This record gives sequence, C-alpha cells and structure tokens, in this order.
Amino acid sequence: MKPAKPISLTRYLIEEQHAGRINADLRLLIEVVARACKTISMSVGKGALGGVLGDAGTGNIQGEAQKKLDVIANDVLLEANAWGGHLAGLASEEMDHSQPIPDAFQRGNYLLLFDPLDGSSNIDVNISVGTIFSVLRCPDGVTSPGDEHFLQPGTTQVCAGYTTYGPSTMLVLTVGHGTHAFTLDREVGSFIMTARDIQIPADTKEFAINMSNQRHWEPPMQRYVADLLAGKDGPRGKDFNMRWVASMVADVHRILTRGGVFFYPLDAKCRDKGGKLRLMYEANPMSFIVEQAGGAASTGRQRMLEVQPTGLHQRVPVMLGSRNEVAEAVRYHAEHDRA
Ligand SMILES: O=P(O)(O)OC[C@H]1O[C@](O)(COP(=O)(O)O)[C@@H](O)[C@@H]1O
Ligand SMILES: [Mg+2]
Ligand SMILES: [Mg+2]
Repeated sequence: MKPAKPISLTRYLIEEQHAGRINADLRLLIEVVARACKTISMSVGKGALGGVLGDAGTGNIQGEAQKKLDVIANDVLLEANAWGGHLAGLASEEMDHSQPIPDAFQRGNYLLLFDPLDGSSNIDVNISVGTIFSVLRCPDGVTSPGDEHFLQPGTTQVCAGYTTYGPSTMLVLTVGHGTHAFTLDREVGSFIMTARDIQIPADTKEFAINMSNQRHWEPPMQRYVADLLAGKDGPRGKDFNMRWVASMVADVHRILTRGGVFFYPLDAKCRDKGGKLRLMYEANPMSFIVEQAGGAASTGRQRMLEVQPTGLHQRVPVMLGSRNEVAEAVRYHAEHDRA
C-alpha cells in the first residue's frame, strides 16, 4: 500500500465533496457508518471481558446460528442509520427483509446494505472479523423502498467499504475514485488515511480458498487449483503459497495489501443455493473495492458487478483479486464450458 498524507476520514470526505465526487448526504451517510463501526470495534475489542462472545441462541433467514456479536453489530448499524437522515431504507444479512426508514424519521435518497459482522466463526477464537457495506441510490419517486428496489447490479453502487477489526481497526472505502484505507486512531477516536489509491499487483503467487471443499468443486476449479499446487513443475511454472483466514474481510484486506486471489467457488454443497457468499452485501461491495484498486472480480463466468440480482440474500461464486490470476481462473472455466 502507498503511504498517505495523514488526513482524517472527515477531511477526505470534505475534499471529495468539494471536488464534486460526492454530495453532502453521501458524505454524512459514510460518517454515520464509520461512527457505527467504531462502536462495533469497541464491542469486538472487549471480547470475553465484555460478555460479547458466544451464540445469541437465534438464527437468521439463511439458517445460520447468530453469534451475540452478529446481533450487536446489526443493532448498532440499524440504530445509527435509522436516525441518520440520509437513507430511504436498509438491508442486512441478519434481517429477512429490507426496512424502509419510518415516516416519523427524516428520510434521504440512499439505500444501505450491510454484513454487520463478517467472519462470525472467528469471533470466539480472537481472529479478525469485520463489517462490509454497500450504498445504492433509491430509485426516483420511491419513498418507501421494498426488497425489489435494492436489486440493482453492483455497477450502480455509489460507495462500498469494509472495516476490519484486527490488531488495528481499519476502514477501506471507495466512492468510485480509487480505494483508500483509514486506520482508527483509538486515542483520538478518528479514522486517519494510511493508504491512498491502493493498487493490487496484477500478478500473484498467493491464493486463498477453503481446500476442504476440494472434492465438491466443479471440474474447471479442480483443474485450476491442481495446476497451482503443481507449482514450478506444473503448467504454471511457479510455486504458489496459500492462506485462508475464513473472514472474507481479512482475506480481501491481505489481497489489497500485497496481492493475491480469493476464491469461494461453486461446490456440490452450495450448488442449490448458488454459492456460499452473498452478492448484495459481500461480493458486490468487495468487487467494487477490488476493481477500484486495479483488481478484478468474477463469478468465474461473468463480471461480478454486472450480475443482475434476483434476491436480497442471493448467493454467488466469488473469484477476486490480482487481475491476471482472476483472468486465468476464468479462462479455465471458459475452456471447460466450451468443451
Ligand atoms: O467457513 P468457510 O466455509 O471457509 O467460509 C468462510 C467464509 O464465510 C464467511 O465467514 C461468511 O460470512 P458471515 O460470517 O458474515 O456469514 C466469509 O467471511 C468467509 O470467507
Ligand atoms: Mg460475511
Ligand atoms: Mg455476517
């Protein structure tokens, strides 16, 4: 990552507004989300002392058991944004349906989608987790948006970001003019820019995938990963390293920092659902962030940001990161489909 002049998130957003790249509403919306993420960061940081670890004893619409922190993070984001005045509606991994902003509250023109706590399986073992979010425009004339108004392809996102709650808390953001990283100064309570215009190297020797699913993958993925594993002696002619944190935020953050590719492909276990990761609040925001950093993002058969969504909680196969390596994986899929 390129070091940045240490300006605050607030200053960066004001500069973007003055440059005509965002309006005041979007600036304030991002500030509200960032503030909520600071609160979540404090809850995550309390760990076992704060009584925030473990299961909530409830489940979400996706049939997943919720952790206490999934519920806490969702509530923090809901409360902060319902009163923010910049949204028409919001949607979350943890809620069956989107929620319009009630009549009694001040309403804005944006739609916010979020994965309040990404990497839930890592909460109890003190490994990095995060929050992912995506901002869309509410269609003209719609005052009380329903799920259908959120079903816009990723190309229409006006902002995407994630926060990683790791050894330091970082916010990575794009409003469509590059991808920038901000580190939380815990003493001052501000996010300070620490990397401007992040560029993911086009080539890489590092991939991220859950190898335990290998036997369930489709043939082109089997062949592609077998060729990576063959290293110097195989058709790729170079050795590859592997990493898998199992928090998408942490795996994507590593890729933004030093390159790499991340895969959650289709497999026999998740085929009926369309994949494992969710399009609207995982794949799309991460793909926007990665593309703005010079990387690529695909389902293996289509550019991620061009997928026309059909459901709020729709799942998709995900391949993203260093663009030449994503292109290579896509090539294996195309060759297989042509045969
Ligand atoms: O446990 P697996 O199958 O390797 O899946 C890990 C993936 O699941 C996720 O944890 C899903 O996110 P949630 O925790 O928000 O459900 C991703 O962050 C991660 O990449
Ligand atoms: Mg997630
Ligand atoms: Mg989650």
